[in-house]
Amino acid sequence: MATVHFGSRQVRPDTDRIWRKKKRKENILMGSDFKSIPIIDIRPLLDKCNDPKMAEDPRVSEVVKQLDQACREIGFFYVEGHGIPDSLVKEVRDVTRKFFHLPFEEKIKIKLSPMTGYRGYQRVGENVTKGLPDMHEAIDYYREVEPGKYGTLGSVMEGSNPWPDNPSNFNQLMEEYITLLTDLSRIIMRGIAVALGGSPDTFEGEIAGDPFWVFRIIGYPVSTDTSTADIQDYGIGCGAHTDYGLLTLVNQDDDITALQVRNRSGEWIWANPIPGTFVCNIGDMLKVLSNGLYESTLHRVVNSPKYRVSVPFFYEPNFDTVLEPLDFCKQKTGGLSKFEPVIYGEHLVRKVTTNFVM
Ligand SMILES: N=C(N)NCCCC[C@H](N)C(=O)O
Ligand SMILES: O=C(O)CCC(=O)C(=O)O
Ligand SMILES: [Fe+2]
Repeated sequence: MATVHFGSRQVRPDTDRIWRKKKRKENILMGSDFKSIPIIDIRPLLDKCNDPKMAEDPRVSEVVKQLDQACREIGFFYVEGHGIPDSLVKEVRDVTRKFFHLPFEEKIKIKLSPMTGYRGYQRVGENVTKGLPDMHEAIDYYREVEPGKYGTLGSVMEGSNPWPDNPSNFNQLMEEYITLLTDLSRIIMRGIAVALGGSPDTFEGEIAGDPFWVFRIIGYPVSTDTSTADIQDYGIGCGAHTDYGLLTLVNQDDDITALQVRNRSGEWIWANPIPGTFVCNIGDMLKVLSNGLYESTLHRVVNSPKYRVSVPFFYEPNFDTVLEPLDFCKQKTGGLSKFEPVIYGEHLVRKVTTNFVM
């Protein structure tokens, strides 16, 4: 087998071939044969985000054009000029590393269980993707759901977030971060709304005016065998999956290459860390709303010889709204709905209740 150099933009030749064959057979065409992921400077969008005429601004329309192309062809892009201080972004990773360094008895104090609405700590191998255990430990947080808020639809997700006492600033730091990323996501979604041809507030009100969110704090252990440079030996930190909601913003360690994105030919393209940026990707609900114009792209994480932390924030629609392809998106895609209506909360509960072996 050909050697693959870790950290480069190359692909795994074996899986690559299998995927291509499978996709030819199924005749599924998704995304494009992208080889890299673009960086989009969203500063103009931040500057004009609350201006109802933002779409007419030439600097904003340049950003919108880039968002449209990235979302149609890749489903992934990096954002820079996002306004979140680098020091905060880094501190979130530092505090995460500190938590995962604690003894197991300390971490298990905030154990995830159905009692907490699936919030809390999960050990390596407890999360499963397509039937295989993922080689990561994590803490899952969700927007809190008070008892009865969404009736039976939301009962599985009822619960409050278990914050650890140690590191002592963990809770306050993460809540501040969640607040800022919720706001940033709303702004990027305004750009995406215009990119799709809608008005900036398309994803507010009924669709995501009261957005749900998911926050994962992840640690990927050092893989056992680091004697060869072949990525086959490093194990899968998170199996191939798509994200569930509207938009994901990933804060990843800036010195480890681990996240991979699948292109149309089935090649795995590295999303190398780029300091000062978030990796953004489209979730399943935006695929439905856009009637498939934008793809929720498959991605996975490969482990490495170094312990890696990554902290994705998932910006989601309202928990209980019925979502279906938007009319103006249907018009751009042949007029017919390609997806049945879905309730985001049902999609999430289906995932959450099958994601764990405990
Ligand atoms: N909230 C999100 N998107 N979480 C992504 C986790 C992906 C792995 C999970 N076991 C799965 O199979 O979906
Ligand atoms: O670890 C990463 O960089 C991404 C993790 C991921 O894709 C997820 O949790 O959904
Ligand atoms: Fe993901």
